[in-house]
Amino acid sequence: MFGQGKRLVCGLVCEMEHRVAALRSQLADLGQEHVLAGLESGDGSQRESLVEQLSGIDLPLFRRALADVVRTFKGKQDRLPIPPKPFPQAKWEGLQNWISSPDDVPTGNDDTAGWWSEGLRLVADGEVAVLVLAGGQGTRLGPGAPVAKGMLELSVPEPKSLFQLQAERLLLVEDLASFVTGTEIKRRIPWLVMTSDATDSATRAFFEEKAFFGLDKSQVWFLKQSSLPCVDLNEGHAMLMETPWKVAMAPAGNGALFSDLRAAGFIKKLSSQGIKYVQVYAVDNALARVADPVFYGFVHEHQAEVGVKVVSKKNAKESVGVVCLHQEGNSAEKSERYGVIEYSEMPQSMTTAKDDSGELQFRAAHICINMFSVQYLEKLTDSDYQLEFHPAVKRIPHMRENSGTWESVNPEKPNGIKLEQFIFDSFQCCDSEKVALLEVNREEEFAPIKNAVGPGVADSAATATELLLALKRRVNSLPPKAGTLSKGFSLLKAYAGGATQDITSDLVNLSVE
Ligand SMILES: CC(=O)N[C@H]1[C@@H](OP(=O)(O)OP(=O)(O)OC[C@H]2O[C@@H](n3ccc(=O)[nH]c3=O)[C@H](O)[C@@H]2O)O[C@H](CO)[C@@H](O)[C@@H]1O
Repeated sequence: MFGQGKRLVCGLVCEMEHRVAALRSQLADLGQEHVLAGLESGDGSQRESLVEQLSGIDLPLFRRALADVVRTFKGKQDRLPIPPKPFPQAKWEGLQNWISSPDDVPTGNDDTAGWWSEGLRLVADGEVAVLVLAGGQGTRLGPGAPVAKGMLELSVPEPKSLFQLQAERLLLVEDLASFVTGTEIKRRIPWLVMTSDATDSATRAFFEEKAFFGLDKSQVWFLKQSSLPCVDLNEGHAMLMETPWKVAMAPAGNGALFSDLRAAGFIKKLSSQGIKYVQVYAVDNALARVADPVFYGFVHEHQAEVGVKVVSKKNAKESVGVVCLHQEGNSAEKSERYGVIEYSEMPQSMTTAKDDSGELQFRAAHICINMFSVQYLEKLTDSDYQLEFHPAVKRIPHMRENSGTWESVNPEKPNGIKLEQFIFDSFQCCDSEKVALLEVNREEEFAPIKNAVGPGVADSAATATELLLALKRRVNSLPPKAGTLSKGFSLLKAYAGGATQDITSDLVNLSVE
């Protein structure tokens, strides 16, 4: 008996030693062996947890990510071999604003009205889904912020979380589709919620606590995105340690969406359910039109694979990526591909460049509301195309081993790098004629929350609340419509105005003729 127990312990120890040896050689190959230092001092469970964590890291992916980032630091010219061109003026003028007045929408006379009805038909036929990018850590919001940005409450005027506002809009679109088509919709709109290690458990618990905001539990599909180790800024880019037994990790950027969707089997699931389009949006935009029928209809009518909402950039300093055209090939066979230059990577000369009319040359701002056809998602993830990794330079508190003792480092300045893929790099894989841009009204669709509230600070919960309340006031002041359209119009107003309590409760009393 005793002998068997001894053999078992020996077996476990030997297995652990084997795993450590295998990891040591893989890590040494990457110049990252230092992450095993904690094994010298940890107790059994600490050592085990470090080995467990390291075994779960996708080291080949880490190697590729690091190589991309090193190349970026070596010289930006590698990334942009031919300078990108601004989105052309002629095309810009052809972009459409929609719903400047919600009065336009149900009349059925112009493009917008057509897209609106077509979009609602797609909703009613169960051909659409929507996905919220909610894996970001929201560190810019400061220490008092919730773990997941979607849990952030705005006073509009009653307190509502971003997730709740979004769920309400989703429910309104379902009601609208059913109202307009006069039938029950074929399928509740699937709402894919992309979380990360940093936000997953808090987000799931929040949805449970709020009873899924009145949605069907089965229509919410959680997807936890992948994470990668953070590295320091110095040459060599050593992985940073959160504790002696834990590598500091960060979500791998919103572009991780594609491979993670595929790995979770969600692309197959979408396709097998007959879903054609997925609208993807950032969680931190208080005015995002969730499951926007106009956007579905617009992309469908243009037979596009990728749809991109843009607004005109406010000023040169605004922290937004801009849509541009990347030129490829030689002079004989030149082709152009849509892309986005992120604000953090845009050279000053391009940021401030003006055209002949005095407008910013690069001003088609990407607001992180995009559409992908499911066919395109299949094509992209079946291909060899790999989204590039970008360095996100951040302040990363960590622990460091110094002659056998561990000390905490709380840097004041950015000291580390998070390795991130960007969602918009997927546009470059799409033929340019299959990409459709829709210009939308910033006051109606773009209220980003990026920074902690403070005097004169842009893009905070306070500025977003103001924008939401201003839109509500505007939409609520529109004269009521009598007759058949009254209910549809009220639903529409509630949707356009951010699902106000007062309008939605009024709906109960509205009769449809
Ligand atoms: C890469 C990207 O899209 N950049 C856009 C983002 O910038 P910005 O720098 O604000 O990008 P964020 O890091 O806030 O990410 C945008 C969205 O992606 C989510 N997220 C981020 C990282 C991650 O690993 N996982 C994840 O889900 C965030 O939760 C957020 O919903 O919004 C701006 C508009 O406000 C755009 O002009 C930028 O072009």
